[in-house]
Amino acid sequence: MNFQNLKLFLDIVQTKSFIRSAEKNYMSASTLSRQIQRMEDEIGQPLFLRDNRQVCLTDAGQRFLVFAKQSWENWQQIQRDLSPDQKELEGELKLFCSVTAAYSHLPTILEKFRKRYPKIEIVLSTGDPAKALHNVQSLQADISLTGKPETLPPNIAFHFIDNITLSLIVPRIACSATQLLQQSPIDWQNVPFILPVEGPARKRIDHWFKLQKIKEPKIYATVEGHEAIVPMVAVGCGVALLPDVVVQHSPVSNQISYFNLTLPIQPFELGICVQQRRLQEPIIQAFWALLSDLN
Ligand SMILES: CC(=O)[C@](C)(O)C(=O)O
Repeated sequence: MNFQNLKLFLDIVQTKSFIRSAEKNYMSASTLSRQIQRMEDEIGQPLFLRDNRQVCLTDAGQRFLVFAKQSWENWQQIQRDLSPDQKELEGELKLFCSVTAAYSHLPTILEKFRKRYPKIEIVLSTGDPAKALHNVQSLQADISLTGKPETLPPNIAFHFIDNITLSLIVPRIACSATQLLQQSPIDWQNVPFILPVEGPARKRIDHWFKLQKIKEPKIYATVEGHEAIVPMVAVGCGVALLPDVVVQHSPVSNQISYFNLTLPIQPFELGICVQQRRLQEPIIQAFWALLSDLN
């Protein structure tokens, strides 16, 4: 057993996918599978239950996970302690994300980073997540949290952190939108929608309109970012398809209802992006290395 194998095991647990872990480690899925097979042979028991769609830990895998996490952290710590050029990193890191991500996904990442690099100043700005990639490209941000676009620009490195599911939210109060949704069949063409201007969520919504055969949706308004859409739904302006995480963190989440969709809306991947060439810069490199330890 070597530390690199422990890391591969931890990556699979984190991404819940052999394919994604293989991509992340620049190897083929079959090579990764063989490495895990060898670990399982050494341990004498399977670590994962595999089927075509998902990867689950066995009981032995669960126990091994505790050991693997601890050993990997100890290994990282001793490497840092024994490193001859153990100068503490200093400087500034400009981060950009949505207001929601600043509540939901950023804190765990920043907590670890701050602990390890207390002298690096984090300069955080928040806004429309659709602008995240642009902000990294234009150097307004060093690093952004962003939904993965369908095609990632070749100069951008992307680290997956979570799958973002979306739901249809509707007002709780009686209004024209809720009336329309009570009819059967629903006349989707006339239901007023509040939409994000652009970005991965908007792409999923447009795709859903196509699947639902809504040629020209009735658009009440298009809005920058996602957060402001929730109160607009709450006061009865219309309905919206939004990332669940945005709704959960909204102060008016108790004033909206979820509406079950026959055709579900496709999730998108949330991750961290940075310009590939900037991964050589010490602070960015440190941030990136820490991401792969987040389990
Ligand atoms: C894209 C993104 O940052 C979120 C968390 O999904 C959002 O704010 O919508």
